[in-house]
Order: sequence, then structure tokens, then C-alpha cells
Amino acid sequence: MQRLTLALPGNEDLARGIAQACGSEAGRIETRRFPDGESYVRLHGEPADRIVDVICTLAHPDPQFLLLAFAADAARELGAQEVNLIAPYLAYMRQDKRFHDGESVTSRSFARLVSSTFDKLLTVDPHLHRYPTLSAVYTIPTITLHAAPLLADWIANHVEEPLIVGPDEESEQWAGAIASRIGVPHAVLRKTRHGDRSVDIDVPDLSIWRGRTPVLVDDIASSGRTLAVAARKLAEQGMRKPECVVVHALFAEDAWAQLTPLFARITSTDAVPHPSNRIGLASLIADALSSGKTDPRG
Ligand SMILES: O=P(O)(O)OC[C@H]1O[C@@H](O)[C@H](O)[C@@H]1O
Repeated sequence: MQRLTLALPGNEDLARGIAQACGSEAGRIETRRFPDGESYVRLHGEPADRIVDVICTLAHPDPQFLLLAFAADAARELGAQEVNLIAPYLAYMRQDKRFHDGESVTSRSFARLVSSTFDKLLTVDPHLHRYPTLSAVYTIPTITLHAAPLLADWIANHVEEPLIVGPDEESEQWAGAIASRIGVPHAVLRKTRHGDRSVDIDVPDLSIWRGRTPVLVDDIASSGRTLAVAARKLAEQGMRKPECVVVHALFAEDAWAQLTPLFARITSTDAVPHPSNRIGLASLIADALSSGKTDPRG
């Protein structure tokens, strides 16, 4: 069946790349606000009898979600056979437990909303910490892609003598996979989080690797505190100025300005549009869509 790729505003570049790579028609979603603040949504493209892939990375999920729901409904009413959400960054994965009485476990609630709106979800390196797979919370078929091989190839081509460094235990999965793909050593630091913007990091003795360039790798840069504290701790050990490679470049508030002096260079995938984007995901996503394979349910 033919595919139609529709981009929510702000996602046009990635959508164009995906449409080109999988040979689908590229359309767009027009949005604006009425004077009373309500949203207007219009699909440009022909959804009838097509698989419709709506491209929207969820870096700003609260204003984005209602627009996505309106667009998905419109596509169905206009005859789409299947309506999928392609969200390279999947929001609301980090509140994965009730840490304090009365808290909303937003990962579960958001998963219910998305599952009742779309037929399938494709995402890249979702923050799976306490959940083993997305199917722990998403009830629709999912496709989970991993950017580690692309990060590894970029590092191999752009950094001499790298030492891959994961800033916390959660990042072992990326640091280990990247280091083994390019055959270089890796180290994993230990992080204690005290609050949204407060972390402590313990660094093992890395002096045997002083001749190498540390490359901090992580899934998400949000407040940037994890990366900033890790970079400072590496400097205290006399290591070279590090590189940084992340999948999801959220860089909230002043994170970008705080981080740039601490690193030789900061690189990200284009999962979230940002000036640091150097690693493109369009082919990875298009190949997965064309293959049609979804994650095993578990
Ligand atoms: O320290 P910030 O940038 O706010 O948050 C990102 C970090 O918090 C973790 O959940 C992520 O895996 C990443 O290590």
C-alpha cells in the first residue's frame, strides 16, 4: 500500500528525508490558532487508502499532542487505512514510577493517549529504564530503533583515539555497544540524582587513558547537568577536553550555553532539530518503515 508522510510543523526536514528514502508522498500538516486560542488543523496530502505516517518528534509534547490527535482523526475520516506516529524522541518516558504519593505516572498515561490515537508508534532509543520494552506501557505495535551504530560510526570517522564514556549506569548500554563496534575502550561513571537540575557523579581512575579523547555518550541531554558535571570531573582528572555525542538534543533552558565551553564539540542525531545535529536518522527510520517489522510483544 502507498504511504503518505505528513510532518507536523517543525519536523519538515526529517519528514522530507524519510519520504525520499522510502519513496512515499510527502505532505504536510498546516496548523494555526483561532483568536480564542483553539487549534486549526488541515492536512495537505491525500490520505485515502494510504498508510499515513505522521512525523513529530515529541520534544514539546504538551502543545503537540492535541494537534497530533486532530491530525490522526482527520486522516482516518479521510480514508487512511493506518495512521502511525513517527516520534524519533518519545516524551514522558522518564516519570516511570510514582516516586512520591499522589504523583501521576505520566509515562503510563501518555502511552494510553498515544495508543488510543495511533495504530503504530516508531521511536528511537526511548528512555527505557524501569520498563524492559515499550510494550510494558504501549498497547499498539511499536518499532524501537537504536542509534548506537550510527553514533559509533560517526565517532570512528571524526574522533582520534576515543575513550567512550557513559555518564551513568543507565548509559552502559550505549557506551558498551558503541565501544565494541569501533573496538575502543569504554568507562561508565556513577551518577546520583538529587533533583531535576542537581546530580553528583563519581569517576573511576581513568589515568591510564589520558592519551585518549573522552567521548561522553548519552541518550538525552535535557538540563545538561549530567553532561556538565561529568565533563568537569573528567577535567579534574587531567583528561583531554571531551567530545559529546547524544541521541536526543533537548538542551532545555540554558543547557546549551552552559555546556559548550566544557566540550571540544557537541554532536547529536536529528531526532530533535538542533544546531548540534550531525547524524541523520532518515534512512534508519525509512528502512524500518519499509520492512514493516514491529517489536516482539513482551
Ligand atoms: O541531566 P539532564 O540533561 O537533565 O538529563 C539527562 C540525563 O538523565 C537521564 O535520565 C538521561 O539518561 C540522561 O543521562
